[in-house]
Amino acid sequence: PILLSSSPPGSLSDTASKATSPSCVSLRSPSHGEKTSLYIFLYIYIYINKSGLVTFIFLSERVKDYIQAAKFHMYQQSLEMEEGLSITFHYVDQHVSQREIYRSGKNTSKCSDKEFAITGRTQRQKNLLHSNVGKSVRCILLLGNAGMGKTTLIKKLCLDWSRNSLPQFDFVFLLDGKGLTLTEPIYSLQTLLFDLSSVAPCVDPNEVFAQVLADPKRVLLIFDGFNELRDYESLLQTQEKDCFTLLQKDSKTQTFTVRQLYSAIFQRLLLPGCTLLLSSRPRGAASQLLRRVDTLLEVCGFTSDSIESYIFHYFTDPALRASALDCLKSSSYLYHLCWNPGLCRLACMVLEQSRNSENLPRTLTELCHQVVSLKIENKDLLLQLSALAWEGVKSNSSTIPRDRSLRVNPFSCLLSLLILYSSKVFNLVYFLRIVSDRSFLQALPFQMGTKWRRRPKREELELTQRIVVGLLFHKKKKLQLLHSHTETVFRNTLISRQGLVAKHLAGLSYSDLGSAQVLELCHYVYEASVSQESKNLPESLRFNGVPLSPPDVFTIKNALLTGAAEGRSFCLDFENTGIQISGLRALVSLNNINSFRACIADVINLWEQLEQSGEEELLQGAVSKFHIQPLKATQVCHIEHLEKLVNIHTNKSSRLSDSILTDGVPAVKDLHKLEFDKQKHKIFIFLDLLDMFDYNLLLFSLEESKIEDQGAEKLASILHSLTSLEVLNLSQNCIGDKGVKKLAHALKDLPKLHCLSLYSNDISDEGAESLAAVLPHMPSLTHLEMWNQCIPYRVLERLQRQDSRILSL
Ligand SMILES: Nc1ncnc2c1ncn2[C@@H]1O[C@H](COP(=O)(O)OP(=O)(O)OP(=O)(O)O)[C@@H](O)[C@H]1O
Repeated sequence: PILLSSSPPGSLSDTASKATSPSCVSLRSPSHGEKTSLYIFLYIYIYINKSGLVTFIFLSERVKDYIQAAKFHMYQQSLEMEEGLSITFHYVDQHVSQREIYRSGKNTSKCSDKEFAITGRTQRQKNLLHSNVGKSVRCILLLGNAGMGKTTLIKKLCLDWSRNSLPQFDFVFLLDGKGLTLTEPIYSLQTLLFDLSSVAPCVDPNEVFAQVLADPKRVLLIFDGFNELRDYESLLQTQEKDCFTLLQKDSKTQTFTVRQLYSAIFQRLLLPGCTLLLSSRPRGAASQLLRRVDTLLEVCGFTSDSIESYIFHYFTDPALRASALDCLKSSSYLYHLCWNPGLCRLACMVLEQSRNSENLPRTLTELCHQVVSLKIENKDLLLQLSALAWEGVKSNSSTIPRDRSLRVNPFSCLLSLLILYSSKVFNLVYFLRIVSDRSFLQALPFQMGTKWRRRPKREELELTQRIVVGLLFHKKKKLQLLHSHTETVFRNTLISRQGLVAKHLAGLSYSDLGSAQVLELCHYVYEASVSQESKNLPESLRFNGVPLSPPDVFTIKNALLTGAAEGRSFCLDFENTGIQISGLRALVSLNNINSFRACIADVINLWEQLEQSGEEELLQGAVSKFHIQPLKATQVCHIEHLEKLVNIHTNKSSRLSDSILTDGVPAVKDLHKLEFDKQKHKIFIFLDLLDMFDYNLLLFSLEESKIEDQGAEKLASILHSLTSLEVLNLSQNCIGDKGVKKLAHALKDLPKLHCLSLYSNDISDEGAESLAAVLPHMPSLTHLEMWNQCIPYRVLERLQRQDSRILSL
């Protein structure tokens, strides 16, 4: 009933995600008449119901009464977004988009973070949702960085269920990912659901539980916050045999740990057929969960409309509202930070106090600092919180321990802030006051000799480091609250640590930094507001595969402007970053950009916007500086985008004025290397496109795309136009003798071809002979790879003796 396609992760660019993902819709409650993507996924069962797959089970009056009580309880629990903010009044719709899950080879347990942050290098398999409809496994993973609104979205969902908006579920159980910290083996599935989840107290849990077991398809189980956990592998591995048998035999025995129960639920031993919704931050744990997940969603953050809407509801006084919005808009970085709803909330707290845009925070550090200063005046408490927060960062947890003697209750309104960003300030406070120079240095980013390059850094740690650097260079006067030293000791500590940081950053070797680290560095430099020269910044700034948020784009721009002031210019790569078109425009419009690459569809979109607004000079620059060489098309959408670009180049379809395109699109003319692999869809469109590259193409690679004989014949018919071709790779394509014979005939028309690969096709001795027969007509060829199981070894050996350019396995 619902056809879903998805945009590739990371290349979740504006256009790509909108064009390919009908699921990218506004997240309103269904009662508003529009279904959200999350709702769309959850509604699939309704469609299945209609086709009669679900048998109806009648509920007893007592169970019905319980469901009503549970809904009422859930309603009350979900009303408050956080202390003082009601969900019915302050909630703002957020976009949620679907991302694609890539699986690496057969061993999907090896899923790494890179696989949904896209690298395009690993073997992948498309995993469209519609292929899963009807299967018993239904598991949705909701991703979003800290503060992006996952918990809030889940609350909204629970609220909607309590108002009967999700009629396909009789039961919704909300469990906390942090429940895994409970290690005693004293739970059963029943106690997990009725004691540990947020449901109403149940008078007769046995009867209700029996109903839950009888029809798990009508159960939605939500696990919020899988950020804190380690050892996911054991959670997802098969249970020990004894435990397995016991769990299946009697799910009421109270001898299991929470981990065992969660594990059995994920592995569908318990409540098979129920719908699972998990939420997690993208870095770390989420990648390991991918193996059990069939749908991956991501909260997209606030747009400028959502920010306005948030302000509108936050400030009820119209005058205050208008001035808050004006102040926010005039404070560029703060405005960009509001893309994150949690930070938007912090910004509003500050805006409430400050009517003057001069005093508004200019950096993330200043924002967090101002919030802390507003909320905590007691230095002792601050110190205790700092120590706790730092402990949390070290132990990979952002939760404030519950059993602490520390009285945090009066500050419960601050807990959510602590768990979000302000905790980073507390960490720093701890740093400023206690930690030795050595530990301080160890906490700085980019420690040489560690594995930081390979592993994506935890968001928690990265933000801590960012703010550690930021606060050190913060205005000294403003740090009064954060220290208890004498003035002299404080000043000396500060100066010495500023020196350590500056030396550390200046000593970094940029060639050792990956794309994510270069971005981190841009943030450090911005937060610290140190006049870090850009001399170390590489001329070619590649962010490929690193998701770029609006605040990221802002700091990159800041770094590029510093470079401009020093007369430096840069080449930029924003492919697979999800950069917004407005961000792309802001960056490529700078004077010191030599060239750039980004999602083709986004760039075309940008061109059209510039054309419409009559910004001819900018358009000219955006057309001439754009390049796509070399192009590796790894997804169907890449081909569609390329087709669009080639059509503009050949003037077949374009809304751009002719004056801009008199010589076609330079990016197409300069494309010499084209690779396309592991996608058999759209292959013929792709081959048609080849015709238009005339004499420019030097390398053409079409691997593992199942083009078969038909594709080979098509290719053979256009090879004559690729007269510059030097390398042709057609390996692993199921081409048989018929196809290879046609190819062999056409290969003679490629005077410059020196490398031809046809290995692992279905060529037998007959096809091999025909290839060998054309070799004398191909003097430029130096290598031919054609081995496969169908060619008898003795035949291959004989052909190799005849012509040494035929390589052996
Ligand atoms: N859609 C929204 N409308 C209004 N405010 C929101 C929305 N989403 C989030 N917020 C605000 O941002 C704060 C943080 O959101 P939330 O706790 O849901 O983030 P999260 O993604 O679950 O973060 P974490 O990963 O740290 O748990 C909320 O307390 C709320 O004030």
